[in-house]
Amino acid sequence: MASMSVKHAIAAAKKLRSLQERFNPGGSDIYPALMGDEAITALIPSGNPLSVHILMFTRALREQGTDEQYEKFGRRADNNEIIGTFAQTELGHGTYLRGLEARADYDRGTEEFVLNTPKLSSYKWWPGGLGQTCNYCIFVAQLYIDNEAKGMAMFVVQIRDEETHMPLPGVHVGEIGKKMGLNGVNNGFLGLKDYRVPRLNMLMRHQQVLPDGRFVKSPVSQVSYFPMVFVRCMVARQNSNYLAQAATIATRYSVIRRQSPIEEGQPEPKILEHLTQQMKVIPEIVTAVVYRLAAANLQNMYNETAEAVYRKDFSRLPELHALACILKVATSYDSTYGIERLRQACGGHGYLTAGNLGNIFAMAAPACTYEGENSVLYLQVGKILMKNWSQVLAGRELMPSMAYISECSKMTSFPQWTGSWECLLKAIQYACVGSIRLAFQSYNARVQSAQSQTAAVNYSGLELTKAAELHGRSYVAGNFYQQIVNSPNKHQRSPQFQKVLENMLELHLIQIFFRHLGDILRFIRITEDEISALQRRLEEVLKELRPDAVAITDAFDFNDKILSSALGCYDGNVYERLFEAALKHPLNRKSVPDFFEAHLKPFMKENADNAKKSKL
Ligand SMILES: CCCCCCCCCCCCCCCCC/C=C/C(=O)SCCNC(=O)CCNC(=O)[C@H](O)C(C)(C)COP(=O)(O)OP(=O)(O)OC[C@H]1O[C@@H](n2cnc3c(N)ncnc32)[C@H](O)[C@@H]1OP(=O)(O)O
Ligand SMILES: Cc1cc2nc3c(=O)[nH]c(=O)nc-3n(C[C@H](O)[C@H](O)[C@H](O)COP(=O)(O)OP(=O)(O)OC[C@H]3O[C@@H](n4cnc5c(N)ncnc54)[C@H](O)[C@@H]3O)c2cc1C
Repeated sequence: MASMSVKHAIAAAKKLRSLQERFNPGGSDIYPALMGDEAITALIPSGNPLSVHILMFTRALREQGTDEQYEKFGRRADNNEIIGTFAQTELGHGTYLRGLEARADYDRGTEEFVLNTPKLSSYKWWPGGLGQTCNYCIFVAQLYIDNEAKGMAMFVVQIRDEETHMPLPGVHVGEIGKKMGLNGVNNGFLGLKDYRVPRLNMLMRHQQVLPDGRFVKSPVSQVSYFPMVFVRCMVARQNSNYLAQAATIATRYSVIRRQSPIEEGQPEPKILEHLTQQMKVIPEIVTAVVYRLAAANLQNMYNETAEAVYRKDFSRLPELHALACILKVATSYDSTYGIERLRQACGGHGYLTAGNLGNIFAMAAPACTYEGENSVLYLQVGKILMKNWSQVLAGRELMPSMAYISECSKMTSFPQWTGSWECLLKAIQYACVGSIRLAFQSYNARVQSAQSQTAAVNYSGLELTKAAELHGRSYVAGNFYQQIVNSPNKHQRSPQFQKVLENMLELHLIQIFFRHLGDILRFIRITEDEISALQRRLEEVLKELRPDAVAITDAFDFNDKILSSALGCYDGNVYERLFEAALKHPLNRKSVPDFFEAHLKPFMKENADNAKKSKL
């Protein structure tokens, strides 16, 4: 599996390289175009052992290294002459970066760094491709000068000989073992013992160690987190793709499979005629569209911020960090939930490997963990919301993506309920701001009672998480509303297409409303009649979108090779493909399985003999 994955990954990397040379060498907006061509995902269903090389190793060299360091290492990495990974997480630490144990001690006598993973828990553990594929890595370590800690730093470290691929002296490297998916990625471990690298192997665009050992601190320490921000942006796009693939499979199967008459005496309908099946499938189609649009927005913001950071303008980093966190969390949580819901919507056949829904789930699910575990990133956003609420109380302006918080904070009560899209969107935003206000009261009370900020964050964690989740909902729903209702290219859409988009907006807003009804009712008075009216609208819009479900998922444009699913094949020959897949199973090569003579027959015979004896 690993070698097949590497073979396909090399083909994908060659394609990426040619795209980059054609479009924008080294630019960041190449990836969505690449991922628009889902061959990457389909060709490598067990995961891409080069994705961290491409997404993090090459970018860290470009964004964290000096121009000279890029010339020495980055160009070769971009050209795939060397293959690297991003080795930050350790066996003992992943979230708490200040707790990382790997260390880099500066030796001014030789102008080198001595790299060590002092304990087993200090071993790098998880980096993609580290086990077998990579011969280099970005090694993230605590920098020490004269045994004084200076914070985290990144080092270019060669771990294998470029000719023989043998691990170099002082390097202990290997594969960490089987995972629930992505088993073609060879996530690895790495231990270093007194491993020396030249001073110029420390990436020094933002912070430097001078030959005499003087340390020049980064103007903004958070810029060292930038490689993670990029992948969080990519995860938002990638996981919306996974959900779109699963939605395509489940939709196509739901218009092939017939089961259970709706009216007595009537023929069995397509299962998508059942309202409850529509409620399982159609909202996931819409969620995939909603997140694909939000991820595209985020990607544009990343590109703008990356250019600004290159000009040493760090002003947009906090907003990008907040949005990258919230979208990475929301997309990975909702896509993972949605893919499982779609699997269940396909009955028993959804559980077959031939349906591919399990593998899509296994590809999507780890995104809730890597690049910052979701609950931790929610707390990150919760902290940022607390800072911004302090700004609101001080009458200061907020970052654009949080402007609605200022607006809602000025409302003494929620306006008359109308049930319009604007009303539904404002209700979600208003509930978010209400949650932020309550979280701030708890958090601030703790800080005022002399609790540290870290402790106050922990003890207010449930309210901070709720506020962060509702902020994510507000941002995503607001973005979708703008794209459908106020988009500058709205007039270029046919009336029919605009109507489909508006139906998707209606469904998304009502679905989010019902998902957070409890949170909303905490701050807004809504009558039973008003809620029942929304229930009717939900049923109505599902019915309206039913005829468009196949067309919308066809528009995702995944071919059969990408979907790799007997349930989602374009020609609809599900049963033939399921049976074809079944007959290919190794157990069907012989009529009598080997285990019959070896195990089953003796077992049954022994039981029969015992039964006879007991009768005597
Ligand atoms: C061949 C072709 C292939 C092409 C690709 C095609 C397919 C594309 C697929 C795309 C997706 C798939 C990718 C799969 C690969 C997965 C690779 C995975 C890699 C990893 O997992 S790398 C390791 C990730 N680890 C983490 O994310 C660690 C999480 N922890 C943290 O981020 C931090 O420890 C922390 C933030 C949780 C806590 O930090 P700390 O306690 O030290 O301090 P504070 O919380 O107080 O933060 C200090 C201030 O810094 C700000 N901050 C924090 N983070 C950032 C950031 N990232 N950017 C900017 N600012 C940041 C805080 O807000 C604080 O600010 P303040 O003003 O001081 O309050
Ligand atoms: C498929 C995959 C690929 C990966 N690829 C890479 C890679 O290429 N490079 C790399 O460096 N790493 C990689 N990682 C590692 C990944 O970044 C870490 O797993 C992630 O950062 C979480 O760290 P951890 O696993 O040590 O969990 P921990 O940090 O130990 O957290 C465990 C749990 O504790 C809780 N928790 C932790 N901190 C807090 C907190 N502050 N507040 C509240 N609760 C908390 C959360 O519930 C969390 O889930 C990968 C992981 C996976 C699964």
